[in-house]
Amino acid sequence: MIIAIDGPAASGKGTLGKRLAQHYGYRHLDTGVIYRAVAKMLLDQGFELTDEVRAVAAAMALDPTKFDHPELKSQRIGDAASVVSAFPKVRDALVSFQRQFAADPPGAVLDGRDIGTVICPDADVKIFVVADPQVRARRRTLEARGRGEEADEALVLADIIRRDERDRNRAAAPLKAAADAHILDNSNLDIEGGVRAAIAIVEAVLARR
Ligand SMILES: Nc1ncnc2c1ncn2[C@@H]1O[C@H](COP(=O)(O)OP(=O)(O)OP(=O)(O)O)[C@@H](O)[C@H]1O
Ligand SMILES: Nc1ccn([C@@H]2O[C@H](COP(=O)(O)O)[C@@H](O)[C@H]2O)c(=O)n1
Repeated sequence: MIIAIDGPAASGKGTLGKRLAQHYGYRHLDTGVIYRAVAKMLLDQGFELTDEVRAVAAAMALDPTKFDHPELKSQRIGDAASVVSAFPKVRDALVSFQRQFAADPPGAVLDGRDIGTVICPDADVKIFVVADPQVRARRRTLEARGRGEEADEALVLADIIRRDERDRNRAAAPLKAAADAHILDNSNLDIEGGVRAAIAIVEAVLARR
């Protein structure tokens, strides 16, 4: 079984993806990390984020053993990722890695922006997670402060809005809900409530089979 989770920045996709994977005994891939890793590679090598040729080369040299680098979580790298992810050739270079991950048994949960629309259009269950931008900014700010980082909530909100706009308006695989996705608004839910709502969606889909 493949569960596809998409949604805007900091909507809780990764948290939900991890919990659903634990619940069903599946593997989980946070695909945002892939684009973050490509952006970090480019910046580390001193290249411009607008250098498409270097960005494609970085995507082709992707090293999944580096996906847990703490710097990948930073706002700077998240913003950079949304620049390089707009290049269609960068996205093309990353498709087979994601599809292979999705296909391996026993099942997989992938979260990102284009999982239900492009990477796994035949996913068994598609969930599009949303939350009010202010709520997302608040959560992300608390998360950063919890790591001991300084975070200005207004700047975090501006970053989220800028990134969502870029992701929604790019030509290649823009952020959008698949026609057959279930919308889950977790603005007024805590993590446990969001997980329960998502499991209810998955179970309802399975029961209809
Ligand atoms: N329902 C919820 N209630 C409260 N906090 C939540 C909820 N869901 C997620 N969070 C918190 O919000 C923050 C963002 O969640 P998460 O990292 O899962 O979002 P994301 O959509 O994967 O982000 P990104 O777009 O950066 O990949 C985290 O601190 C997480 O613990
Ligand atoms: N399937 C995806 C996943 C991510 N992106 C881009 O990467 C940026 C960072 O993603 P996070 O989920 O870690 O916030 C994001 O803003 C997108 O530009 C993508 O294009 N497709």
